[in-house]
Amino acid sequence: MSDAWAAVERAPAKRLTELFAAEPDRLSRLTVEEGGIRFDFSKTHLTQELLEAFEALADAMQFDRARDALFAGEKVNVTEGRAAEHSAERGHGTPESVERAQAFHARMRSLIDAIEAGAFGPIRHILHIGIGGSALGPDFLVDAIGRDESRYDVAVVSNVDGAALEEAIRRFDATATLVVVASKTFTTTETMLNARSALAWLEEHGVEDPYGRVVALTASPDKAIEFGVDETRILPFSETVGGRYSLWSSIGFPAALALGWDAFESLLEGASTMDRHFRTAPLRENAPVLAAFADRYYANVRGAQTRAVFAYDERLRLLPPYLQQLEMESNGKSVTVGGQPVGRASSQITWGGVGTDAQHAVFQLLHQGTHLVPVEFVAAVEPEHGLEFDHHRQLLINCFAQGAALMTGKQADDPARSYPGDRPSTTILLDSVDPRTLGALIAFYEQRTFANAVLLNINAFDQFGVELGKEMAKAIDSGGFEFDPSTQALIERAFGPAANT
Ligand SMILES: O=P(O)(O)OC[C@H]1O[C@H](O)[C@H](O)[C@@H](O)[C@@H]1O
Repeated sequence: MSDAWAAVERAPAKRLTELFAAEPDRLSRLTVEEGGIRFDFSKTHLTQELLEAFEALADAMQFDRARDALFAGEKVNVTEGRAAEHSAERGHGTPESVERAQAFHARMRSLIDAIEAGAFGPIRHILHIGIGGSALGPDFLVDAIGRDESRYDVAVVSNVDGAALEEAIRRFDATATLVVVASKTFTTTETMLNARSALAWLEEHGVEDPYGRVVALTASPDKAIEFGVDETRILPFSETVGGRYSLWSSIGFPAALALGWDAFESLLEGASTMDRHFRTAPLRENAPVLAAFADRYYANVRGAQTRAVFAYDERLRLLPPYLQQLEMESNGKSVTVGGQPVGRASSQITWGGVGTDAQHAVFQLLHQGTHLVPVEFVAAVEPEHGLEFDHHRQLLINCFAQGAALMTGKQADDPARSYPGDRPSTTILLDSVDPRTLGALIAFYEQRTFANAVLLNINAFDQFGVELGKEMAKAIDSGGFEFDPSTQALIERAFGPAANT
């Protein structure tokens, strides 16, 4: 394995412009078209030698075996003794896991039909309460494709800060609101507190049976029943679907409700297309794998600590926060599957924003700063808005210009006006932002995250790193625990001297 990494590290480095000049077929070799998306990796430093070295590394890491294990429902999440079966939601998994996912989807669909038929009265507002994987996916989907066509006004509330819930309920009519409580575990403090406050709000505003207005999305139905939700309004999903991989399951309920069942099915079909591609395409023609090769090259050979994702489309503005959880919670680990130190950088820090806004704010550093930041541009050929003039053309022109400028650079006599160039970028160009294409895009990111984990030999499916903070919060909440002087002083300053004794 270390020999395979050594070969990756040894591969000669050339400037991007030299690579284009030397390889006439570079663009076609490093461009993948799949699921209505063009993935252009040609402006990365991937060369023939590097691809060969990475293929050898993938071999050494038993990539094929690991990928088969994922889809075969093996317990790839070793620390929790669980499979990772999010792909089964879109038809790729064991017959049992696919059947189970379909049964849960059917249940979801019947509840949507009932809501549409008026079983809950005239519902206009959906108050979706959840956090992390139980919020970021639904929020992203509804924001991306529910702009014009949403049949309900959806608010996603995650933060425990009461200001978040207050903002949503201020504009909602309680008598026309359905409260959706999304939590895989149904124990998450923020979500439970927000759910209780939402119930109190319904009651205060004349809803006679507030619990009758609650739908629960969870892998722990018993906990939802304990909370007071009727079994008929619980939409379960499998324990083997991880939180940050769960938008395909009943966690996608607000999106399916707002966009319609056909749209939700198209989303799953788009993801299925990408799964098939990931399972069958040769590694050097495989979009998630090529992306992972580039990720590992920049993180582990060139020392890039971050990667930046810019959505050149307002509809995709929630993509960067969605990816932050997917990538950093999955691969921000220090130990291998076997519990040994990883020995090299694991997940990059994912950050980003929206183009063109970001050009006028952070791109200075990308063009002339001292950090190497591989950039990813995500754009769509078709606009959604109906404005005249040149909006969409200008948007895309800017996106393409930035990639070219980062790569080419420009020399000037004045060093302050020089651009070193040779700065890598990937361009992901969608035909349009529709459910099917978005499904393929999100599945691409999931499988890329998994491919990175295999190359690093880490478990992408646990997240113990988030637990200690929760424990400490409980200790502060219950009192009687002596913290360090700094923390103790903050507690006393906020809650008074007796608060934590
Ligand atoms: O869905 P829940 O059980 O409420 O969990 C919500 C979120 O909180 C946890 O702390 C994890 O970091 C996330 O992976 C998870 O998505």
